[in-house]
Amino acid sequence: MEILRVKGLKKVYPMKGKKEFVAVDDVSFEVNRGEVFGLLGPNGAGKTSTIKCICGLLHYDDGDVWVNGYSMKDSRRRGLRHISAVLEGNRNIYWRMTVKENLEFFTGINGFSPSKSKERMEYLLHQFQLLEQRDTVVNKLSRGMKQKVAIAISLVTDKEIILLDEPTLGLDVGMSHELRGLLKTIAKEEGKTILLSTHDMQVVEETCDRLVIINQGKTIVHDTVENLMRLTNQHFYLLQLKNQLTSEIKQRVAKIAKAISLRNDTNNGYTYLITLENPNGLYDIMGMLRDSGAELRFIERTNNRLEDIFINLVKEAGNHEISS
Ligand SMILES: Nc1ncnc2c1ncn2[C@@H]1O[C@H](COP(=O)(O)OP(=O)(O)OP(=O)(O)O)[C@@H](O)[C@H]1O
Repeated sequence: MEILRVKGLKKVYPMKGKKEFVAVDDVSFEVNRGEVFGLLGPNGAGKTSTIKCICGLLHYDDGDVWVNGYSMKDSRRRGLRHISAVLEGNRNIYWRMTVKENLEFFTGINGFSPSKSKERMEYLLHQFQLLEQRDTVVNKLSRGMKQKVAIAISLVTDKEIILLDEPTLGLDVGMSHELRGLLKTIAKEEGKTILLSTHDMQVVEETCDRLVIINQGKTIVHDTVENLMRLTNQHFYLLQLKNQLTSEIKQRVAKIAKAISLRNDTNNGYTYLITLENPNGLYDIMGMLRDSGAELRFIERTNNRLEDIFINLVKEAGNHEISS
């Protein structure tokens, strides 16, 4: 059942002495209760602007947002009662207070009774593995820990919808893994609805049920993650060559392949990711490489990766600046 609806959202930034800038242009999607929904897009696509419009930090110029049925145009305060947001910079935390003081403060101002408040706080400290840090001043915590505290605080308010702008940005592999697990738990065990923006495809693959991809303010995909992985008719191959491909050969490969990009270069050679719509094109590419004298070391088929699908979709939508 739908809990959040965004319809025809438009956000325009006035530009001094220049033409106004349309950052969000007719974006529509709806999020169901209890689902984790991804908002994806390359840099500058309009993700943060969309989130800020939803949580009432920015006024929008057209369209509307409904939260639990309340139009944010007509019943903003009622809508806001159901939303909690963690934006870049974690401005929802008091940096000079300890983790426990922060949690106590926010449970207190949200009207929990002292016993309920204590119970909720203990649960969150335990769930977020913050028991050891409970008496540490937030300022002294690592970036990942601060992020966990910010998300824990967003939960003390017990609101149904949590908006997270880039929750894993800048976190190391371990902390990102831990946070992904937590997001799944929050949605499953607490029944929360999470809308998150991210560049991290692992977050999307592991946690999101559905997603929208926006590019230059416009929606280019609105689907389930599963469908996107399954229906995208693309085949991915890794080709390792002894030497780097010349731009001439790359151009010739690009006439057969949907995309070609250098994945990595190591002492062993240069590994390229090639995306094909018709797998038979691989033989033409191999023939072409052989004729040009390129030394092919191995070929390996790789699984559809959301990251490659995302990059290709955004390129197809006309944004050629994005790269892997
Ligand atoms: N206050 C503002 N005034 C003018 N332009 C703005 C303002 N805030 C954002 N923009 C522009 O709007 C566009 C969308 O920005 P937004 O931050 O929403 O994108 P994003 O998808 O979150 O990007 P990123 O992934 O880089 O954080 C960008 O081109 C940005 O420069």
